[in-house]
Amino acid sequence: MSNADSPAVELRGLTKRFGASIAVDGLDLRMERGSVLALLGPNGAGKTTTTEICEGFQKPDSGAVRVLGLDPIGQSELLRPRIGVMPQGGGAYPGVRADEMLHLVATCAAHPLDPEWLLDVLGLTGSRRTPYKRLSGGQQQRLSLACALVGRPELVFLDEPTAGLDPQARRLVWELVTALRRDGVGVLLTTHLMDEAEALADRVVIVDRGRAVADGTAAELTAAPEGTQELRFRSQRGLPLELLRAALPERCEATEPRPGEYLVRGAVDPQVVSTVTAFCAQHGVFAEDLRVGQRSLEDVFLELTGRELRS
Ligand SMILES: Nc1ncnc2c1ncn2[C@@H]1O[C@H](COP(=O)(O)OP(=O)(O)OP(=O)(O)O)[C@@H](O)[C@H]1O
Repeated sequence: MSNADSPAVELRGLTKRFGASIAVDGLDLRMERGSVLALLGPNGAGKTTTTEICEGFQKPDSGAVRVLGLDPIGQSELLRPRIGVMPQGGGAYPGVRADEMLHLVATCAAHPLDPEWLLDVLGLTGSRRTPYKRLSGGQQQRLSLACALVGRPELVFLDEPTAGLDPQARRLVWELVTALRRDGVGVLLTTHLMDEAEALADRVVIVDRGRAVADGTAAELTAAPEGTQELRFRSQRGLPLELLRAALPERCEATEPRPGEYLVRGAVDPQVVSTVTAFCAQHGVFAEDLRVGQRSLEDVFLELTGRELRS
């Protein structure tokens, strides 16, 4: 396969262990060029390890890795100028000023973007002379993003790019990712935020215990199985669901997946909606946020990866 035709990222059977624990467990993944792919997964699922292997910062134990058709370790000199990396938590020499750092990174690129323009776009002009250690967490995060983009990469790796950002800065990063995609730049991002994955990604891969457990567009992942609908509502915890079940048609199942959150799944029709609201009225409570239709990405995520906190 020629370099120009190869996918942005292709992983086959990727495996990485740290001592006795397995961080990435035979992961297969393919990301097309110019697309935005979100890796979603609980803490410790192996997202950062996978990203770092793609960037050439970690060596896999086994499996095949190609990024823009290149081996990230064996051909790192060819690959590095073509990718942008925003690591989790940033990181820089503490005394370096924001503009110095960005100009320094720009000098390593053959055709960099104008660092001053990037500082402006990312709202950092006012802090340009501030030493890195005195920038706020959100400013450090935005500077780190600027450094990832200044070399005009074809593919950008963003590891939790909006973690710790305020809503305005988060919106700015979303707009930037959308603009990158429009310009044909591929973006592989890891995130814990379902709305971020839903808003930005062409494809979402849910990773759990080092394996891909779901892969598709957000719409595909949230689509209900053929012939079934879902009705969700919030109300007082611990309503007597056995009474609701008795009133519902046979092909509907009622559960309380989280305290105070109710789910009716099956052949949901207007009559079922009426049964649910009548049941709530009998118990003197409202059926709040009642909605019929698709599952949210968070529902799918929790169903696949479980509701228990990982140690
Ligand atoms: N350098 C390392 N040494 C030992 N164990 C590691 C190392 N890096 C990662 N791990 C372990 O590998 C597993 C996967 O970690 P990784 O950071 O890739 O997960 P993640 O999905 O990015 O998690 P988070 O969402 O918390 O950032 C975890 O169990 C972690 O403790």
